[in-house]
Amino acid sequence: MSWFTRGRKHRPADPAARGLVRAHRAEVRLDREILLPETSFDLAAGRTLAVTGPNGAGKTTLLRVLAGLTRPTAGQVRVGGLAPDERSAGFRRAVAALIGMPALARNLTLGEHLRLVATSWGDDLEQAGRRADDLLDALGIDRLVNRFPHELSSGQTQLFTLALTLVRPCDVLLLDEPEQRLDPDRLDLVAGLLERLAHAGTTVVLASHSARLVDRIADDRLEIGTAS
Ligand SMILES: Nc1ncnc2c1ncn2[C@@H]1O[C@H](COP(=O)(O)OP(=O)(O)OP(=O)(O)O)[C@@H](O)[C@H]1O
Repeated sequence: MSWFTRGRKHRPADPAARGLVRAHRAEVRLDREILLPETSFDLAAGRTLAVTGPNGAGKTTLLRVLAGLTRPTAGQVRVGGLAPDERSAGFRRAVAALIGMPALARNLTLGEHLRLVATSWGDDLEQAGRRADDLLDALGIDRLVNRFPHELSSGQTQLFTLALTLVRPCDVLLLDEPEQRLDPDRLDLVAGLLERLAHAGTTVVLASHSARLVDRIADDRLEIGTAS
């Protein structure tokens, strides 16, 4: 069993099970501004959906809606049958998201951040330490375990925030442009990790401008319309 499934239950991929993540005519408007044009999709458990489209098309807004950070002003969204709601413990348990920069503590090292999050989701200290080490290793930043967040390059920060998102269990993973600031080798490491998560049953929705990443990992694609 590999690091990301060890000791955790994951929903097995079932191509016949439709609709773990669904949007039906979901839209976000703010006054006259359209942040997300009307969008519908139906993503089965264990599949990876790549959301593409030009700058300003609404990709981040769609992820924010799925994460419960923004309410759709029209239409309906369901994740595991639940309306996205950050205040719901069941929803928080099901969904992990990396949308923008997460809050980081200046006085905690990378290893301490990862162990803190892993233990907060049920690992004991030994499991949390192993999981943190394995993740940092898989992302090629294991030698940075004792650094502080402000001592990282921008690409290293991107890898670390991915690790921080992946160190907790989830059924659904939402990622906004995980390729940002990564060189081709590190992008391949991230693609490999996401493939392994998908094979273990995690459902992934990612917004991306990287054809390399999308071609490698996407089962399904959703193109959001042209920016206004
Ligand atoms: N808080 C806000 N108030 C008003 N308009 C907003 C707000 N946030 C986003 N928008 C607008 O909503 C639209 C969609 O933005 P969004 O960030 O979802 O696009 P995106 O597809 O993720 O773009 P990019 O590829 O540049 O990251 C854009 O036109 C943006 O200017």
